[in-house]
Amino acid sequence: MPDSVLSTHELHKAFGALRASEGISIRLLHGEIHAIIGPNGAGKSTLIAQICGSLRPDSGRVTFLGRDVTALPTEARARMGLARTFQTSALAMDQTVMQNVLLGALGASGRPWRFLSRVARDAGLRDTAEAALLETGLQDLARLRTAELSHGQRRQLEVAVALTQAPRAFVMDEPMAGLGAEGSRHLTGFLDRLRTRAPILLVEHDMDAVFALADRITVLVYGRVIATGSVEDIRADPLVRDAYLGDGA
Ligand SMILES: Nc1ncnc2c1ncn2[C@@H]1O[C@H](COP(=O)(O)OP(=O)(O)OP(=O)(O)O)[C@@H](O)[C@H]1O
Repeated sequence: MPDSVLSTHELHKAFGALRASEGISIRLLHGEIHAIIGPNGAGKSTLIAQICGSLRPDSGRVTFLGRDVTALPTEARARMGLARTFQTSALAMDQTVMQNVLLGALGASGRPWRFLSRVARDAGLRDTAEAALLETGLQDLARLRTAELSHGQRRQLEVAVALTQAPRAFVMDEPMAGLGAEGSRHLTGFLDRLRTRAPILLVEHDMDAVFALADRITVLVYGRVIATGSVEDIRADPLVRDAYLGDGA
């Protein structure tokens, strides 16, 4: 069995009588994009929250890089390299693209907070920031104010900030939300290239993006995993077609 970077083992979480996670076990493997799909209310956000540490499971475990992280807070998991993006934008809109990435690099360095003007003169932080901008193709936009970026470019910038923090796995919450068809296509190409950097657990409603990107797909319905498999397996699965995809998939 291949080593997983991130896994959940029999996660259970209830809100009163509502069982939002019922024994969820999933694995994110090296080099893969693993999509989590399912209808509204299926429990995708609840699962992600337990993986990232903002919600404690009632029972079950989360392991990351071979370590049981179930009891660790969000920040500790982030410091280990669990990069959550696109939940709510953490970008400073009035700062430039470069300043946002520099702030990310400063945060990751563990050095004390300093004025941005001094951060910008720190050669080590600048190198880290420039490498992240180059890797995400944003180097020519470095001096733009973040508010001037398109929605898709902001998503790329969030990834650039995450790259300054040596990510070992990405957890992405609906990256395509709010993007038009062209923006979604562009971001799909971008995420496709990103998988070589760190594996991606992707929660997404845009099925074109999921089918284009996913190595494996897990389908959640009413808090349960009803199927896990390749794009072909999932598209052909009668249970999944019935519960979520319909006959047009
Ligand atoms: N804090 C909470 N308190 C009570 N019920 C909750 C809470 N969070 C989620 N739920 C319920 O748990 C179920 C799963 O919700 P969740 O948001 O995880 O689904 P989802 O698959 O992410 O949905 P969507 O696709 O609409 O984002 C839903 O019935 C939701 O109403």
